[in-house]
Amino acid sequence: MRIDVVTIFPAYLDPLREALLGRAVERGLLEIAVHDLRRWTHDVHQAVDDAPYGGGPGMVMRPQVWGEALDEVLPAGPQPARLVVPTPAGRPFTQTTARAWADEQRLVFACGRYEGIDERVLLDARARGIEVDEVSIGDYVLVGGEVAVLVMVEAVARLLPGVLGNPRSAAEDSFSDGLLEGPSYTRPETWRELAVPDVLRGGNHAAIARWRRDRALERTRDRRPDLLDALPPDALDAADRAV
Ligand SMILES: Nc1cc(-c2ccc3ccn(Cc4ccc(CN5CCCC5)cc4)c3c2)n[nH]1
Repeated sequence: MRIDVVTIFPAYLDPLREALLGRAVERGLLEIAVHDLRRWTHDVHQAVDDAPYGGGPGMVMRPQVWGEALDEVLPAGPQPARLVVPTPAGRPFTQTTARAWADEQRLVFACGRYEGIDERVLLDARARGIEVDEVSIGDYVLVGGEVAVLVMVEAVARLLPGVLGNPRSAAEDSFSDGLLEGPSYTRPETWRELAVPDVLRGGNHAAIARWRRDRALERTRDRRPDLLDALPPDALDAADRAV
């Protein structure tokens, strides 16, 4: 997978060169290119924003600069790419989105700043046959799209073959069975007078599986009842419903 990111703050994407993702790039499991949007300005001030038509707070990012940038970074043509535009007004980005994008050959992320990007940039991309996804990573307002791109690239990249040392981890993600994962423990058996639950130290794998599912159901009911409501009717068996 090749990932391109266009931004006026390229350094914001430096964390993608670190740790697990950095190693995955070094190993050629994915390619990440970050582009400074100001490369496509032609004025001495390298202006990328202007006042909003119709008034309102803040500034809007100019279509000309984004148009030239995306013409170069996201050529319409044989190799389809998906243009992802983070925005507070987007559709929710979820694990389902991450899994779907993990199958793409190319992802191009357009990081807005100010109050966002002139709508015509997205209209023009769609008119050129490019898939454009406007996505939100949560119901809170950031200052720009860069942090949202870090979140989404990490969520997608960890699903790519070979990126995670232990592929079972991605397969057993939270939400993979529709529930939140329960508590985890490691050595020592007792720490500050707090003991690891006995069942986890025994060898009864059926009992351990049952205990873990019970903790996951309890936690999901407590923190995310919406996830329980979204489960298919046959997802919970009698033992589950007794929790
Ligand atoms: N999940 C999530 C994603 C973001 C996000 C993503 C990209 C950008 C680019 C600029 N901003 C700042 C921003 C944008 C829109 C408004 C709302 N204004 C009200 C009137 C016109 C617009 C305020 C502030 C972003 C924010 N935030 N949260």
